[in-house]
Amino acid sequence: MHDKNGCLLSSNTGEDHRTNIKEQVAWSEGRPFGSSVSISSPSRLFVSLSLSLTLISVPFFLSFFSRTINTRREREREVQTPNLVLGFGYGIGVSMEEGKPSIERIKASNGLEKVILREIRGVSIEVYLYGGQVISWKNLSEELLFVSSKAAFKPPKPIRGGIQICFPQVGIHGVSEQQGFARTHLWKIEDNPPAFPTKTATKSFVDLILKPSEEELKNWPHSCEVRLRVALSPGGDLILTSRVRNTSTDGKLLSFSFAYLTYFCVSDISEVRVEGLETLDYLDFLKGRDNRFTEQGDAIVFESEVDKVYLGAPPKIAIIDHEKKRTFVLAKDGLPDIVVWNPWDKKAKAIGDLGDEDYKHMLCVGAAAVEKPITLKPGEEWTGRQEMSAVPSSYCSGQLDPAKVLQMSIENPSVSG
Ligand SMILES: O=P(O)(O)OC[C@H]1O[C@H](O)[C@H](O)[C@@H](O)[C@@H]1O
Repeated sequence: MHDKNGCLLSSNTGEDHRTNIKEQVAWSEGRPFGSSVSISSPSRLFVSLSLSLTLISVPFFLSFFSRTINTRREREREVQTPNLVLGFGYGIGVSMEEGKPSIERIKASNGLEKVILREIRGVSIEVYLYGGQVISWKNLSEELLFVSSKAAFKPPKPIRGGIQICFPQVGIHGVSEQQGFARTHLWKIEDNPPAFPTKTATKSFVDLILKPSEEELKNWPHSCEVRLRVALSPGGDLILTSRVRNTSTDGKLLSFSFAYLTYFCVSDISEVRVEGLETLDYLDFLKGRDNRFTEQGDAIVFESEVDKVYLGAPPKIAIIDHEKKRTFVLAKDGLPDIVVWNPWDKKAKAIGDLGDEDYKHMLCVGAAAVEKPITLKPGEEWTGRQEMSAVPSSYCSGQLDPAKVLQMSIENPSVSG
């Protein structure tokens, strides 16, 4: 179900909900509300017969429905696979009450497996094992990520929305498929990942791992392990940490590009401003891969199609939604660039899994390494991080001037995430 901005209200992506709504409508349409009926004698006999039948059948139906409901609940319980999960110590089936922290692994109605992390105050995230893709991020039960109303949840297609992991390639330039294969492959939950260099304070998380399949290695012959930790802070911040290790045994270098293509949900793209990218150099994919331009001094606004990569971006930028009075703060580490994409009206119509008007309610922005691919020697590991929070827009305009942010992060390294 989507709100008026096209953002998912429920991230069950689902058929279940739609079926329920249809059932409710059919039920209320079938009821003779307000009808006045005059009853003749034969009709009275008919009515009393019907009443008796109804009285006899009610207990039967009640027991039938209660059995159906119980069977359904049992089926739902079956798909909550045990032996998750890591951070937190909350295993499956523990504390599923509304508002209490929990972690569960379930099969969605579309047949794909997902992990749901919940914190207090309606804060939650949902991650699909397919693509290692975060598909929902809610704060106070409000959806913050955009998912297309036409998104296909059918492998091998990527899911249009949420946060796509683009690896080992970003965009169309490279030897792998467009945006790489990570978003169209099944990741696995990793119970005991190698220790992180710095300990994370956040306790609610899930660790995923992707190893290229035999099939993939034919197109892209590089041995590696790609890890992703998706973490949720009690305050609702979403933290993505990726690690890529070159596991080559024949001395081969591993070179790759990377992006967290994040579909932010916005009220109206014309009312959105991005701060922190002004004055930076950028590549404009609409004008050819290698053309370099310099952004003017003002914050970025949107009036037409945009497909850019800002180079050497500061550790924090802000996406300000004026209509919503909400600001997304995006902090990054290990990823020098920022991708910005909105297809606008014409391109949106040409994209099969995007609604014609969807472009108004989404903006893709994400930390990336595009201009200079990351190169690892055998045994080496790279770590990249993107941390996002949604705050009220009392955020000071101009606070994210790149020079000031850089200065702030030197004086206080914790602000750079
Ligand atoms: O349609 P997709 O493969 O998901 O790509 C969607 C968009 O993602 C990126 O931002 C690229 O720079 C764009 O060129 C591309 O159109």
